[in-house]
Amino acid sequence: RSSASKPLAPTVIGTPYDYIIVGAGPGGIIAADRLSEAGKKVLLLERGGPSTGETGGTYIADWAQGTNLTMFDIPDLYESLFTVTNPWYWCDDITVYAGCLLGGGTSINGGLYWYPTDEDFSVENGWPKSWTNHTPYTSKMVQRLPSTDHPSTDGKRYLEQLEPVLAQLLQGQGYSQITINDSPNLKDHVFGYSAFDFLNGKRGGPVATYLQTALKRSNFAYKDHTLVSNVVRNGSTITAVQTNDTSLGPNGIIPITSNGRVILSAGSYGTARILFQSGIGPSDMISLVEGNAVAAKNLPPKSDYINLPVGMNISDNPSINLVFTHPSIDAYDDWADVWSDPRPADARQYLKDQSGVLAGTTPKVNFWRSYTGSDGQQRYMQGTSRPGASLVNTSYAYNASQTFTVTTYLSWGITSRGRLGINTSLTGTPLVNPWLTDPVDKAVIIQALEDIISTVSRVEGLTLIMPDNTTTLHDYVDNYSPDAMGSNHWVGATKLGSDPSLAVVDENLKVFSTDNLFVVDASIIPKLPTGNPQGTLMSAAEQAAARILALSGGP
Ligand SMILES: Cc1cc2nc3c(=O)[nH]c(=O)nc-3n(C[C@H](O)[C@H](O)[C@H](O)COP(=O)(O)OP(=O)(O)OC[C@H]3O[C@@H](n4cnc5c(N)ncnc54)[C@H](O)[C@@H]3O)c2cc1C
Repeated sequence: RSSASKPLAPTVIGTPYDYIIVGAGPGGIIAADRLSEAGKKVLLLERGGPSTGETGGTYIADWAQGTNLTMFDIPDLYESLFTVTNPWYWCDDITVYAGCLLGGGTSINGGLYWYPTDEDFSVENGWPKSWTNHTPYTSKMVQRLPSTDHPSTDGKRYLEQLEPVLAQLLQGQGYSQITINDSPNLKDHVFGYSAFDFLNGKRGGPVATYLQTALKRSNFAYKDHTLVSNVVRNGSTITAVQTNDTSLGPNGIIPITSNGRVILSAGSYGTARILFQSGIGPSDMISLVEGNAVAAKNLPPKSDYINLPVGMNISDNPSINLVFTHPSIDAYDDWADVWSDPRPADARQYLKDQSGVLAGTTPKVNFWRSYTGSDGQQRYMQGTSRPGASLVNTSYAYNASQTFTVTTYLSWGITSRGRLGINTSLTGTPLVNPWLTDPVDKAVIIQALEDIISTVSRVEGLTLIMPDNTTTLHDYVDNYSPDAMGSNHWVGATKLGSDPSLAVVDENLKVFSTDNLFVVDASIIPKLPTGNPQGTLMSAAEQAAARILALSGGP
């Protein structure tokens, strides 16, 4: 159920804007805040509706009725997002998980938040040299949105039984414990408590921070429930965006000023689709748009099509789960009932002052290690561990109340790539899966899994239950379902670079062969960072806003 919303800010209808930003995820919100701070007249359009209580959201669990704590405020309801019967907040025209509500992915994600490493923004990781000094932008991000590794408002950590178990396991492999975001560049043989972008025991992120400052400005307007299908252009010049809301302008068209700009921040699948529907991208994707009677009418003349590698060379972290049991663990019923019937004492505690178990999502401990593959390429492995296990396939008898899961990802340095695009219904979808297509990536993740389990016997009471001893790790990885291997960390669909045969946007995030169309979202990131991507993305969005403001010719 998507609820009608109260307006968050006055919308100025029918007047041209300096900047129209499409999509209120982390990329769009940060760009909107920084551009409106600079005095530009900014319109932020979002296809979904409100999320957190602060934004007018009303999707509240029965046990939290009478509060304004929605599903998107209470961190621990993260697991329920995947199990409730009417999950209206997922985009219904994208075949992978994507949030279609205010905040985009940051309103429905696990909240894991890593300050970027210098290597994340290195030339080796695909960034132009001019982008590598990320520190001023990362500092701006941290100032607005500091991370926490103890999200409960009483400062205590809850449900941390697996920390001493993992500490014993990993110390046997030469790992040391650190406070992860205190030393972002240390990502080899380290572990620590998971860090989040939560504030005051609630989901925080850009919605609770950057958006709130933007909303206070009279030169900023926000409009939700507004779907942008394409940009309107005159050759290389964008003049307006086409929406589905005819109350916003003739035929739903909203214009920009004569030197105005449009920024696409609709996420990896959303931005690619808008580009295809604007006649920008590979010819096979534009052909699919031509085949759709409604969308075809909005395409520019064929002579204005712009051939760019939109959707090519994408990556996402391949991830493989190991499931263990240990007598000290409370698997928390794998969070099965937190939406409908949470543990009463925990619900009471959370409602009282946003403290306790429910103030955090499920990950508790993270760790990293560097590997060099047989191709000489360095790669990082990230481990994310949580109490509980959603899918256990084992021949062993085990105690389900003592399970925990270690999800093993490959990140920085992976060489596998895929392709994303649309199908004949214009639904966004992976066209070529990007996980472990390069055998060296596969060999490295198998090595990483072998290393993680190499010291199990040294930890008293610890048992690996999945995979069991009827499966080799090699077969386990070989037979792992691609549907379970994805991590929702798509990057690269409109990556930045200097060569339009390999990249879609230039160093200033301007789409090649256009005068005034930009992209600021996860799709500009050329290669995966070391950890979950939102920290790198938010730092990149800070840098993007500064570059766009500095670029001559604009408003
Ligand atoms: C289930 C899940 C868990 C995740 N967990 C983590 C995690 O723990 N840590 C981490 O770092 N990352 C995590 N991620 C990834 C992270 O959330 C994304 O990388 C990030 O949100 C991408 O931001 P974005 O700005 O590119 O796009 P999005 O966050 O996807 O935002 C795009 C916005 O644009 C809107 N939009 C789309 N199309 C249109 C249109 N045509 N017109 C108008 N509006 C439109 C959407 O509704 C949405 O609000 C997770 C992602 C998912 C799906």
